[in-house]
Amino acid sequence: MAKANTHGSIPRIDFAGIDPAAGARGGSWSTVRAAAMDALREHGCFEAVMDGLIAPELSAAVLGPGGAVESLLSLPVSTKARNTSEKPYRGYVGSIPGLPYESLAIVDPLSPDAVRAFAELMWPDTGGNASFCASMHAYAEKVAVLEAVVRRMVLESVGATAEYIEKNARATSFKLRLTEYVAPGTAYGRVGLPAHRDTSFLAVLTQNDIDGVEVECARGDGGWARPALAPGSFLILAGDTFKVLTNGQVFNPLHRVVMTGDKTRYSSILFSSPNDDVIVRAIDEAVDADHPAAYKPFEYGEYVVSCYKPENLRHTKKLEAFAAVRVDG
Ligand SMILES: O=C(O)CCC(=O)C(=O)O
Ligand SMILES: [Fe+2]
Repeated sequence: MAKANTHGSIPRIDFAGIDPAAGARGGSWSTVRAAAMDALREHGCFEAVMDGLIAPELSAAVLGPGGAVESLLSLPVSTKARNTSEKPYRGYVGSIPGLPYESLAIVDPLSPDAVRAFAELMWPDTGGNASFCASMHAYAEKVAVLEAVVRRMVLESVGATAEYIEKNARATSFKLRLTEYVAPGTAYGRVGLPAHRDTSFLAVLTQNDIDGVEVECARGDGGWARPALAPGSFLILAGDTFKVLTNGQVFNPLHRVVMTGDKTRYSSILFSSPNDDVIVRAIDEAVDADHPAAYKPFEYGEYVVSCYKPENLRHTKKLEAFAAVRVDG
């Protein structure tokens, strides 16, 4: 049973007026950047409102009743299990005793070919599923716009050069995780996904109209928040590697899913991460005599492999255990 101390709250930040193409030349960029960075320092997460980023029809086609995510998760387990990867957590996860969680991953969802290859595995008889591909790819592209804005804002805030930001963009990979949480049919909370921190840079989460995700606020001191994600809004969560890049300025919050009620929850999360061969280290501008590097450099792919070893899976301070120079949370 999950603890019921969901009294925390996280900021809601309006991205109205942000022009991704204009960046810092645009009107409200520096104000929104400051708010986003404050939230990521304090909580490692926030709710972003970006009305108009995703048309309501596209949202409905992806996460609405009978939409792309529901039709994918409704396939037989034997079909979904074809979504495999030699890397951990990049394929089908489900059928775990006691956990109402089932999930698939599209690696490289910004590539129409990758989405098509995924759909051909899932719907081989029809040569893929053209409407699934069209809506999933369009959706991933829109969510990626917001992800890129937030990533850029953070890197600018910690003093990264334009050259670094370019290089970071070229060495970033994406994964789209589509998940179903079966409703427990009771008012009592049932864990849908145990508390963990993400290994990624950022996660941008959307859902159908059922809440469930909970995040630990104020770097662990503020209880759990259970944000009610309004239409047009996104939960932004920072992961371990963003904490390393910013030398601890951005926090990597614990989060979990707790289900109640009798409606199935669907979520979509776009994760951004370094390419596997990238050496993750703090950017130079985030390190000085007063703020020595808190983590030893490591290869991202090796870190992920270590995180998903059975003995480490439930460890909630994986980054500290793997790479901390000094252990201070
Ligand atoms: O589906 C959700 O709401 C959260 C899932 C999550 O945290 C994850 O897949 O890392
Ligand atoms: Fe997560």
